[in-house]
Amino acid sequence: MEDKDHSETMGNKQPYFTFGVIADVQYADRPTAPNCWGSLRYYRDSLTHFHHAVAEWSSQATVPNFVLQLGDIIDSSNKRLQESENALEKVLQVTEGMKGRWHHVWGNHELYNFKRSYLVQSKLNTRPMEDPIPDIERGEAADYYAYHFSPYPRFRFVVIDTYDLSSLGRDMNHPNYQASIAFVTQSCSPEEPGDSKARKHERQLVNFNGGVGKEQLSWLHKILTYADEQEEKVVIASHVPIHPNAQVTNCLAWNYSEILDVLHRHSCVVSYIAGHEHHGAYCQDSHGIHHITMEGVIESPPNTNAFATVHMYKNKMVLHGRGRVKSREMSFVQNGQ
Ligand SMILES: Nc1ccn([C@@H]2O[C@H](COP(=O)(O)O)[C@@H](O)[C@H]2O)c(=O)n1
Ligand SMILES: O=P(O)(O)OC[C@H](O)CO
Repeated sequence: MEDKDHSETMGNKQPYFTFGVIADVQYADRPTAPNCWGSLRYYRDSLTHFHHAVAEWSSQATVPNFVLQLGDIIDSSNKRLQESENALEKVLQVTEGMKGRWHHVWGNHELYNFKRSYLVQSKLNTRPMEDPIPDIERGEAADYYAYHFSPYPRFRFVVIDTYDLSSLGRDMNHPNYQASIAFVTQSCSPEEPGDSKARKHERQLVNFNGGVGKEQLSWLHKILTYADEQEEKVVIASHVPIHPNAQVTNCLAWNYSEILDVLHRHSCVVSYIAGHEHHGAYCQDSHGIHHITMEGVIESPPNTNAFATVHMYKNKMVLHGRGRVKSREMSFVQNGQ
């Protein structure tokens, strides 16, 4: 592979590649209103913000090679208003204003609006853009929405499904629905039978969060093993944060510690990017992984915004935030140093 980092050290700071990132557009054709926790949600302004983000990416000297859309592209209220398909059509039209590719993540609001079988057939399914790796197969019954792609030699992005374990979007007889019930029951059950005070307290086990099932974790482990062997750097993209310090309220994957354990077994992982927590957050964990939680477009007042352009280099990523998103430079401490 050509080592372009040479040009960086020579003062010509050309990134290897550039991508856009945006989360929680949560569009609905309804007036601004507070949510049940009191934060204002700007349902109509959100579409304008999305347009502005796409216009800015398109006009940049280097148009991003792709955009990570981190889920909740439309709001749950569309279901009640019987507007789910129209709202989806409107936001997808916005994405067509840009030449680069889009990689879509699924959040809880996709699952409030649509069944998984609908999403699979929709333009929100970007899994066909997977760069397959021979010998790494999914089980036949696997229907989690996860895939990986390599936008540049020695870099890989893995989209994971943090509602694989969830009561949302699945039929009650689906094995993962049953596994979800089992997971929640087990995690919340009394440690000693009959001792109701000894319940393990797992605040994150609520409907708007979800988790990653065993099969998907084992698939993820295989991809990351391959990436380690190839000396790749890996960015994971999903909807729900997995580090307690990368969220503010209670936006944490059900089995966040199991997911973190898988990532921590691999030196290739440099970053985990999520949405869901509209306040945004950031931390670097004990293994050097940069956990970036994007501010939500939906909670961005008029004349602000929340999106970013990220430049990727050999040993760092530089995130240029717009609106409520803070810019930051993040060095990689894993392989390649
Ligand atoms: N106790 C809480 C829990 C969550 N939030 C906020 O809700 C947002 C996620 O909910 P969605 O329905 O939009 O997915 C997120 O921004 C949390 O900060 C809260 O404020 N308080
Ligand atoms: O920051 P880390 O890498 O020690 O991970 C934190 C814990 O696993 C979360 O409870």
